[in-house]
Amino acid sequence: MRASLIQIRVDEDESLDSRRRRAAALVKDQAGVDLVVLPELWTTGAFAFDRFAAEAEPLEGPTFEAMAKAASDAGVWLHAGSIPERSGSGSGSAADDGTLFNTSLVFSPSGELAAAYRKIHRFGFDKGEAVLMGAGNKLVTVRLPQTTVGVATCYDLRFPELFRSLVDAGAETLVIPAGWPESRRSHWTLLAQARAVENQAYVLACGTAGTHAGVPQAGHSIVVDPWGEVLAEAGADEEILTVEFDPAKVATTREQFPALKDRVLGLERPRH
Ligand SMILES: O=C(O)CCC(=O)C(=O)O
Repeated sequence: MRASLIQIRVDEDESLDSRRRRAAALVKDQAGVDLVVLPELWTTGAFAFDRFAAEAEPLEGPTFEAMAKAASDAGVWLHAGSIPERSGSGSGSAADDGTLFNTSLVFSPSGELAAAYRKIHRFGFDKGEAVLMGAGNKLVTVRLPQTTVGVATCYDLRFPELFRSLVDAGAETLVIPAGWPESRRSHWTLLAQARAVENQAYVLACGTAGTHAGVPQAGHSIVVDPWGEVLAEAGADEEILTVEFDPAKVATTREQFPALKDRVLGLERPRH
């Protein structure tokens, strides 16, 4: 299986329209690979909080349209990263009240929406995304012909229980778009490897390049195999990281080193 991670540059020198056109063209250039991945909030910038409301889109808005077409033009599975979604205009979900969500879109090679994932763990503690956006509450997996993909976004990477739940739901390849800051790059690499090793799964983690809202981005998109080996890692600048990997290695790793079978659940808590 071949995958391309598009570590697109997101900065204020480029308009949203231009970046959307450029992303669509970059996706089309990947015709021939199986899966293409874009990063988190690449339209607006993950740290451009003051633009979330103005640039939020309905689920089936302009980015949806452009990415659906790019997926079908290229004939690839496309994890189109995430958009600031404004609920209430076509999402058909319970939260139809205008709440913003950080929503990832996955398209099939015919351009059909295969899955939408609303980021569960919002970043920012008492500001930013954590106060401006609603939280998703649904696990999302997508069955590709070669592998079952489990979807998570950026800050989710810090929450191992989410990934274990995705594994319990059948995930073999964990795809994580992000807008991870340079200041915590060591955590990004460490956590991507940890999620791969502990879940005996591939990790495809795609970040952004550039600086948005004054926050330099880490880049360094990374692909890790189920044994924790780094198969490919990008630099800091805009780059397309293409990697070939064997999805069957998930099953063989889990058979040969069956640590997932040794999980002990429901331990008694200390009584103090
Ligand atoms: O957890 C981190 O250090 C970065 C998270 C983040 O930037 C995000 O989720 O947008």
